[in-house]
Amino acid sequence: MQHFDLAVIGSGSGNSLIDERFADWNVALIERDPVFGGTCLNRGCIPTKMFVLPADYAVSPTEAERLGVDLRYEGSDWAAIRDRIFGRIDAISAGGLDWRERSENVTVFHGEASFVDNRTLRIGDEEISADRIVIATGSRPRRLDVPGLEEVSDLVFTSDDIMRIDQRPKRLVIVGGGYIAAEFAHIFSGLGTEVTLINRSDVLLRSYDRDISDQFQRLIAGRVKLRLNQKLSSVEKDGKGLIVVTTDRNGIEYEYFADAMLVAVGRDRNSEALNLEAAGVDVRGDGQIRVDAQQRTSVDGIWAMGDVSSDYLLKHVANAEARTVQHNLLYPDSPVETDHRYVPHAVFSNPQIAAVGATEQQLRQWGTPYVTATQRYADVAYGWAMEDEGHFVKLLADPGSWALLGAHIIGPQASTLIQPLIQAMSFGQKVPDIARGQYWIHPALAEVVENALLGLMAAHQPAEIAK
Ligand SMILES: Cc1cc2nc3c(=O)[nH]c(=O)nc-3n(C[C@H](O)[C@H](O)[C@H](O)COP(=O)(O)OP(=O)(O)OC[C@H]3O[C@@H](n4cnc5c(N)ncnc54)[C@H](O)[C@@H]3O)c2cc1C
Ligand SMILES: NC(=O)c1ccc[n+]([C@@H]2O[C@H](COP(=O)([O-])OP(=O)(O)OC[C@H]3O[C@@H](n4cnc5c(N)ncnc54)[C@H](O)[C@@H]3O)[C@@H](O)[C@H]2O)c1
Repeated sequence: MQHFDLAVIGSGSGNSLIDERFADWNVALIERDPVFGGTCLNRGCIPTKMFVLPADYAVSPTEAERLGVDLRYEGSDWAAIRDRIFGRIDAISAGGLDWRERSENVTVFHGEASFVDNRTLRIGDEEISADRIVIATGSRPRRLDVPGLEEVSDLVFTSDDIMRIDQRPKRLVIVGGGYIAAEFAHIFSGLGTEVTLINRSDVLLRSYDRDISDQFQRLIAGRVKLRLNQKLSSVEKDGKGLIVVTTDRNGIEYEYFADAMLVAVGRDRNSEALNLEAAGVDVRGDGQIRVDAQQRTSVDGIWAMGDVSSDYLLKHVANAEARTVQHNLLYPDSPVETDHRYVPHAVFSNPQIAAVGATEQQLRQWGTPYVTATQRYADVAYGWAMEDEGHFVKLLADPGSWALLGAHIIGPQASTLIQPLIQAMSFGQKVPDIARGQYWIHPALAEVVENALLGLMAAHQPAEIAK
């Protein structure tokens, strides 16, 4: 049996922790997917955002019209966009595998890893042992359990495969109301597909501040048919080969006809194939591996990171956790912890959304005192230039300490505009310092953030600031 200093299961964020500092470690890297590099690169963050941008261009005539510019969207070449995107991604993935396979100290195993005991892994017919094991096995699209699904499986897609389809569907039904539903609703409707989004609850993007999700719903409803509070009861094919999606709302049945259906109802963690019982690794009922802040599992010498163990299914969090594991492997006598205090997140739909910290609903629920201000894009100089409609920044702060408690943005460049607020929260900067302790370039769009901060202060000025 081959023995290693370190075995890493999963070639996504797990792969990136094996840097040059491990040059004198004998490392095994195990990947079960024929495609190397994990979700973000191959079927997640990166290709989706590469599709979002063409969709942004396709919807831009509406915005240009407000400015007196006559643009026309005359269609797009789906196959060309797809081939351009995956032409880059597939090459990066293949190059990454090739590079790893040529590394002197890393052996790549192709196959599914499962534990035999707390230091031994089985991969197919082979067994290997390692002094330390990192589980970075990620997550996969959750399956939908609905009668008839087997018979229409050729028309049913997830985020794993819809980006590679041959033809953009004329009509698409999206099931779900989270990140993936919101991003693909924009991609497909932007490029010209008639999209119907079916959600079982009455709120889209329910983890976001309610003002933000309500506004997202209002704006996206102009481009996508929203069907809320509807539960799928069955799917079938009609005589013309279309998928017929039947739903139920308060006992009333509805039918939708489409060329394809995208299932976006959440993700399940990849832990069951690992035979964790054999190693004694503690796992929650939903498959999330339990870790502490140092990314240690319940078993000494076994770490977990990324989607399989994190509370956040986000690449920047998986990367941060990978850095923690990396440090703790290299310097076991001075371990560090992952900082999960201010995890930001963004939805790359149109409108775009970004947020960090608490929502107003959470603060109310926790009984935390707060003050709030909302600044419309339309009321700052760059927003005038854009003739903006409907986008805003909402801030929440502690009225005593002036610490920011939450920041929520809906509108163009939201994911970029929010960065100084993430920084302020992470480094403990206070509202008056962020607002007035630095220059804000005039008349940049970032003034919408500056004005939101000033709005907080103006509306809720404590005595010491009023002086
Ligand atoms: C459509 C989509 C869009 C997204 N967009 C964003 C975004 O814009 N921003 C963002 O921050 N996040 C985004 N995410 C989330 C992000 O992709 C994930 O959080 C991140 O990729 C998780 O990385 P990971 O290393 O934990 O897992 P992965 O990258 O999934 O890697 C796990 C690897 O382990 C392999 N594996 C699993 N089990 C085994 C086993 N038993 N043996 C061997 N190998 C195994 C898998 O095949 C996989 O390659 C998106 C996700 C999706 C699906
Ligand atoms: N921009 C980003 O950072 C980004 C983009 C895409 C995905 N992601 C990550 O991937 C994760 C998965 O995305 P997602 O959109 O699949 O999940 P999600 O958790 O964001 O949303 C799932 C949605 O499906 C609905 N749902 C769940 N079960 C259902 C059922 N049986 N029938 C009908 N509806 C059902 C839920 O009500 C919810 O609206 C996200 O949580 C996010 O962390 C991030």
